[in-house]
Amino acid sequence: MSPEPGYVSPVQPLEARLSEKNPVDDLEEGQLEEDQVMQESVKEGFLEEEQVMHEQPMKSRWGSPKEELVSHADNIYRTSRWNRSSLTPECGEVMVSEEHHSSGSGSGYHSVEKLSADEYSDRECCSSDHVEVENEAPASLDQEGMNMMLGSRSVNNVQKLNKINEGTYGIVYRARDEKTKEIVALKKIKMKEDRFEEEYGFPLTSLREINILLSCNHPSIVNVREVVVGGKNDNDVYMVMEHLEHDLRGVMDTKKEPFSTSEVKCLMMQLLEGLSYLHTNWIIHRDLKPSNLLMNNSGELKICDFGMARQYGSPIKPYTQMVITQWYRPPELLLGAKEYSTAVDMWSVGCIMAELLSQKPLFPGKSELDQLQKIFSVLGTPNEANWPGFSSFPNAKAKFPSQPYNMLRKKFPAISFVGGQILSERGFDLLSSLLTLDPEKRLTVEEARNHGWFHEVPLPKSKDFMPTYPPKRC
Ligand SMILES: Nc1ncnc2c1ncn2[C@@H]1O[C@H](COP(=O)(O)OP(=O)(O)OP(=O)(O)O)[C@@H](O)[C@H]1O
Repeated sequence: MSPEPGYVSPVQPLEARLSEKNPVDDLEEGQLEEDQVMQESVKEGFLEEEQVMHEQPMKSRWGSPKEELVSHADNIYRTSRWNRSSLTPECGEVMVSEEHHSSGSGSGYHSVEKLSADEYSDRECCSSDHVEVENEAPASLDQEGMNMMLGSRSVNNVQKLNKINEGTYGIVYRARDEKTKEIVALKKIKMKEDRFEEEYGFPLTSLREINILLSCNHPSIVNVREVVVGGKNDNDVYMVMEHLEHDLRGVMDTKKEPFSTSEVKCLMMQLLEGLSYLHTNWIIHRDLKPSNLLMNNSGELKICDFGMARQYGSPIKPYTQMVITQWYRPPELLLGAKEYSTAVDMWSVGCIMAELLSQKPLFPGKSELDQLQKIFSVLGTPNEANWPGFSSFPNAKAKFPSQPYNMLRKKFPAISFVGGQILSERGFDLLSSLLTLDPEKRLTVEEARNHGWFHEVPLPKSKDFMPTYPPKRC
């Protein structure tokens, strides 16, 4: 049954949440043990992540000692495991379930296991990354015994047509698969990212992205078909993905009019479905923003760029550098929270919904402080009464101008006399419930999916009737 608009499930007692069916149940053995360790630690009273890592030697998900990992990394170019067609649930893969569980974070409750806030903004790696890699690295690449150069196709089978975009971690090309003649997207993994890469030859961010993407299978998540190798140095690594003509950033930058309400609903539903799949499988994306939402001329929206994504049963590491845009970053992280949950993605979803409706970024901060000020000037300056624990955040000491009222409705009015975009009561309820300062009270992905706004007229537009946009990359 759909909850009432604005309904927020009460946070269950910890024991109750822990006793729910855990998606980890569906994961492979090594990982289960690792998560049990985490859960036990949580039961004990939210041990610091470092404590978990130091006092409870993490049983590797991959079951492989560190030395073995190093040899895996050394063998990355020699050993194949990255062909989707040959991907089977084996020790070493990130496991995701096809089924949407009725429990876990996707059920209306935020995760009990939270990630380090520092990690949120980190796309680089430092020494402690090696510990995480130990827990994420394949257990038995050598056992698999396939030579990567034999197992993976050469990039020569994929003809580059034009460069689509260059991100921090990869260069994305439009390309043609010579065998199938299909148009694909080819993401060349940028090297020289971190120390791990210097030592072992491969960037961790990309290793994680490949692992997660190859394991995901959902219509709202970009499909990575295979990994190919070759190129100038003979050891470049590329992801071959399905190609989508646009990303939401580009579409919004070129569109003259904002999306209609039914179009926003269609896009939001797809985004929430993809995110529900991720959260149900214990994955936090952590970098949701319009440029990471791909769109095609069949009205489909797909989440991409999983370089920041993590399975949140994993151990945590400190950060080295902030590199991602702040505009979609939630207040708890800006305030310096040390741990966080799936709620961080929901804040980003709120910012994206606002941008879809108005066609401009809601909080385009210029610095972290400016970002917080922009948020508080619209949503009201928080206090202990409306956000218990707020004053204990490291950055809460800053003097924020006092804004006692929530001004969001002014930006998204119910009536417009000049013919501008309007937002119904239910629509506003969804938006404001996503943009709730206290992450504990923020809407979860399941609550958002079931929100009454999607059931009132105008109903979400069918994908078939979504507008198309001229290709800009041919
Ligand atoms: N499968 C795809 N089809 C079409 N275009 C794509 C595809 N994947 C990525 N792109 C384009 O390339 C851009 C960069 O891709 P991606 O975000 O994966 O790279 P990145 O290096 O991780 O970027 P960032 O600097 O944002 O972290 C996207 O914003 C999108 O425009």
